[in-house]
Amino acid sequence: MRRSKVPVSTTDQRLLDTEGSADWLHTDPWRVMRIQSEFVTGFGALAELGPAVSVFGSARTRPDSPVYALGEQVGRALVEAGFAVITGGGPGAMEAANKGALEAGGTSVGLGIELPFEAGLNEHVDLGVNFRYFFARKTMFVKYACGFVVLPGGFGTLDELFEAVTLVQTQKVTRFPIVLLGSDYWGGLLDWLRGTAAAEGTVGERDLALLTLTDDVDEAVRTVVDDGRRPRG
Ligand SMILES: C/C(=C\CNc1ncnc2c1ncn2[C@@H]1O[C@H](COP(=O)(O)O)[C@@H](O)[C@H]1O)CO
Repeated sequence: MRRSKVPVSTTDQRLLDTEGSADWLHTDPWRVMRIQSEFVTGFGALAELGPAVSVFGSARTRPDSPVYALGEQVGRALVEAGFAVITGGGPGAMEAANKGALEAGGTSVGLGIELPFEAGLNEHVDLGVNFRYFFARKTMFVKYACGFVVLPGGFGTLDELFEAVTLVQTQKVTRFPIVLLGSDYWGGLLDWLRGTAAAEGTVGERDLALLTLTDDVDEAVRTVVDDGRRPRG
């Protein structure tokens, strides 16, 4: 750099001078280091997890609800089929799946997210990692799972579901079964995808087959096991 572009201080001065503003901590280059550290921490924590399935669902599901019981069942059944269970580590359906997994003697993983109203990881998580960034956390859900089981949920669950379908549709991931558990809840969405989106041509008919809808926990687990083995055509 020359003339007016020459900085008024050197990099070493900025490193060694202790006085001054801490604003730099909140700049994008510094954020990149934090983002990187989230990936390093996540990869390190999960590298030896073994076969796992990510289970999603509403943070608002109440412990006395049928969906909570379904979440417990699916957590338990996945462990009995040899999988670790990964959730968002929060309350509701996430907690239910972690509880089922833990009670069945399996590995119960919670990938928490920093939120303004965060309550911390639920008590049924035995391997937990906390993230600041949704996108780093979402990479872990896909990278360390061989399928998704999706319980009834809201925007967070829909985001996770549609990200997974998009990754499969665009072949960013292969052999990735996605099971929607609860036909009363998810049936309307599938009807809309078929009757409106596919009918308009914005979604391919073939891509609808990426989603399996069931009420049966055993079928959900079987789909994850069988689909994971089947070669993609
Ligand atoms: C709403 C409340 C707490 C939220 N706490 C969460 N902790 C961890 N993960 C969460 C939380 N909220 C959303 N998520 C992620 O999105 C999915 C659920 O979102 P939905 O909108 O509730 O469907 C879930 O799978 C998580 O990955 C206080 O009760």
